[in-house]
Amino acid sequence: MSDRSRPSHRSSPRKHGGSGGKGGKTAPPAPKDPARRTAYDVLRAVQDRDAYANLLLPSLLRERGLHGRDAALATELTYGALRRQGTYDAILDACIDRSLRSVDSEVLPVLRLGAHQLLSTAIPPHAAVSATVDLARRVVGHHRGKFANAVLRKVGRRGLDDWTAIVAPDRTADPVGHLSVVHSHPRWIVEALAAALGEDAAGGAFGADPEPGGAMAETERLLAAHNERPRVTLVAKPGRAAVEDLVGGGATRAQYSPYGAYLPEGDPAQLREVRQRRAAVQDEASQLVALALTRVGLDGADARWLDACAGPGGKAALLAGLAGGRDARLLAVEVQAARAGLVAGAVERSPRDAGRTVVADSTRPAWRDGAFDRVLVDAPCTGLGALRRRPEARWRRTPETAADLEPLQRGLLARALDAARPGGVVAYVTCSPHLPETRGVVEGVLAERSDAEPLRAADYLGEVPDVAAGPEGRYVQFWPHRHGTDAMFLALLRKR
Ligand SMILES: C[S@@+](CC[C@H](N)C(=O)[O-])C[C@H]1O[C@@H](n2cnc3c(N)ncnc32)[C@H](O)[C@@H]1O
Repeated sequence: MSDRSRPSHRSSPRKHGGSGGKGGKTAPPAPKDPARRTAYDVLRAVQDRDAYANLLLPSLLRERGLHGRDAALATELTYGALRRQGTYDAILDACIDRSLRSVDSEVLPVLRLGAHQLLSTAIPPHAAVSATVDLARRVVGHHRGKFANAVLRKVGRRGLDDWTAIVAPDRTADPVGHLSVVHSHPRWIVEALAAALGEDAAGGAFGADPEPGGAMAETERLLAAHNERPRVTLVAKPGRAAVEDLVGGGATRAQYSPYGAYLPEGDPAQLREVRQRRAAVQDEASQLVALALTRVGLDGADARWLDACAGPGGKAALLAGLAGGRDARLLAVEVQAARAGLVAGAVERSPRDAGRTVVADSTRPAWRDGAFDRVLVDAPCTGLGALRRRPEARWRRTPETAADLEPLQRGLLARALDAARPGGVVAYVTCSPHLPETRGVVEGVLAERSDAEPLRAADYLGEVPDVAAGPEGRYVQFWPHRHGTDAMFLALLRKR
């Protein structure tokens, strides 16, 4: 993927080098250096109480009144330190006499913030160290501030590439370990993504000649893409806004989705259509998998659509808009009441009032079998396809997360097939390319029944190159490094 969405942090947040003056009045709670303090507080909350950075950071920025450069710096430091945590920890480990694991949990986020400034931003090293040590003194005390100072001075002696050449395993001997440290992903995720791309850890593609670029060359491009800031993509809800409206507000037309537009910079809420909920932030692949479901030709009725896992309502809003345009109706189902409230807000005022939301468990459906013409199952999953946008997710997920979800994913798909009428179509979608929860679930469910068959999903997304995946290319798999989108998976199944 091109580099157009690269964060602007290398353009130096100049004003943030120092701690903001010394010897002033003792000003108790007014936070000095609010950007670094806010980044620290988010990292602590993510580490100590499983907070979500993408939810907590915006609310702290608002609460503390951080705007402009301060907000940009806090965002860069938070996301950067979380994304590159694996690399920075390996480097920090080499700079500490004892093991990094023995470092206090209050101090660790300070060290990661310091490492990020020193190794991946244009902040001058002396400013990065002194501001971070000031922060350490305020949050963890003088003594541990001295420790942070000593460690960060060692970190600052080399650049990122020199450090990774020292701390990462040799690429030939241990390609997975090498990529894991250099691109900051847990080993199991590197292996899972390589398998989904059809590459093996020994090099090259399964059953094909080794790729130019060395072992796991495409996996490496994917891992690198996960460390880039994703562009903001908007959807113009069909029947309520047009892409031209968004373009008029400063966005550019999306490459693939006829409803999508990219916002190069700024807050999406600056656009009137977003404030009025006629448009919303939505990844382009999310738009396209929903669109593909609506493109499959049906014999007979096409009036009743089901979104079996609707919360928070992104795809439901798009489907309700398209359903309204065809005089069809969408039932949006969500098991969590709070999330169902978000769905209701997302689909309200759809054309012809086509969307209805209910709180229900789609594995125990209250509707009769064969009631729907089109069904979407956007299953709960590991979210390994959205690692760009959820910076801490890669450290939180485990292989067990995927295994735990599998029975639910299978149950939802099986009930969705029951809900489709003969000749109807079901879309199984995950925001993950991890094989056990994509092909594994689909093929496991199909092996147990004879009333459904896969369609060639890529045929319904002809405008998107390089998306066909799996046996005979029957599935669709989007990729951040190929398409600039999340790694969404799509299977389309026709009910016999
Ligand atoms: C990946 S999200 C769906 C995202 C959504 N389609 C969108 O585009 O905004 C999966 C959703 O399924 C819901 N869910 C999980 N189990 C469910 C069940 N048994 N019945 C209905 N919804 C369920 C989760 O609460 C979650 O909101």
